[in-house]
Amino acid sequence: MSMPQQVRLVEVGPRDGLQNEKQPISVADKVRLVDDLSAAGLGYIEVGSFVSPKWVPQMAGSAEVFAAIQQKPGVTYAALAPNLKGFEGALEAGVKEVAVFAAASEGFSQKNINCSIAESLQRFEPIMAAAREHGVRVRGYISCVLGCPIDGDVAPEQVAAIARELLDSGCYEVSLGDTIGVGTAGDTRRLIEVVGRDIDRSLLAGHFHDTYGQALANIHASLLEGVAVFDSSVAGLGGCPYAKGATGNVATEDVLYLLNGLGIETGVDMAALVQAGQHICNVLGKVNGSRVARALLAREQV
Ligand SMILES: CC(C)(COP(=O)([O-])OP(=O)([O-])OC[C@H]1O[C@@H](n2cnc3c(N)ncnc32)[C@H](O)[C@@H]1OP(=O)([O-])[O-])[C@@H](O)C(=O)NCCC(=O)NCCSC(=O)C[C@@](C)(O)CC(=O)[O-]
Repeated sequence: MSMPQQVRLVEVGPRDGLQNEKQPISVADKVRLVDDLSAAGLGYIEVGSFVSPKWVPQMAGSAEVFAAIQQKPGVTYAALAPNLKGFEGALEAGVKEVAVFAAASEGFSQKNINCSIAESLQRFEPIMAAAREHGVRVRGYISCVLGCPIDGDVAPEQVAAIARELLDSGCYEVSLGDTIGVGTAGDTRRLIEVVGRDIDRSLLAGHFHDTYGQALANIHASLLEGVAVFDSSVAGLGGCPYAKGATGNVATEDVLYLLNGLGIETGVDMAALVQAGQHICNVLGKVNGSRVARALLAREQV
């Protein structure tokens, strides 16, 4: 398997990152972040979620964010939709791409979306039908592919079966989420090998949280297995409300540094990306979670 020459980065900071922040974040600050990220050259930005505000209060203003961002041609601005109500909200806000999200473990499925895995897949069916009718593309997520904070170990065969169902139902791509960041490079290669038996690897994406500091190693392992799409979060924003101590996604700046070093094309400008991440960290009063950003800022190289 040869390494991909090009990688698509899916920026999830405004959604996966900010959804976990406790303090209120204004619509203006969210809009600034999204616009900074598109200006840095990211071609895919997950802007928000159309989920229950009781479950995830931070995403409540997603329609307002969509209305205010400057949509650049060629950039995909996506949102999460857990059910038909969420899809309709997204459609009303003019969203052209949504993501549905399932879990590989029953425990996480119940905690995150209050239903079993089978029920969640049924719940997505009307979304897929409505999406087809309205020309909206749908991406699929699977959480806990390398371990669950509630159920523990997860079998790769279980992940493969759910990925197959999501693709068969009409998702164009499935993002494999190591929600609690427990996976190692060895686990990651085994997972892709099993999922990839029946599914073309060009239909898979990697979504690695960095809780155990393994995310970059797991991305490298995925690249070696031919995966060419990775989700990441600027400044490493994020966490997981259902997993104590879980940190955010791997930082986009760190992934970009890895890919630049491998000579892999992304179209993203490092200096502009670092500035975008540092600005939102200043707004949140947080230490920047990207080691690359911290190093470059300390050396005044951006
Ligand atoms: C799925 C539900 C709605 C089920 O939640 P439920 O309580 O079972 O839903 P329900 O259908 O019984 O409705 C309850 C209330 O929610 C409302 N409601 C119902 N749906 C919506 C909607 N779409 N938008 C707005 N409101 C909604 C509905 O109208 C009702 O309002 P009430 O009558 O009580 O006033 C809930 O569990 C939920 O919203 N969960 C979202 C959880 C979430 O967003 N998690 C984070 C994203 S996933 C993630 O981060 C993982 C990922 C993707 O990054 C990959 C990885 O790292 O693993």
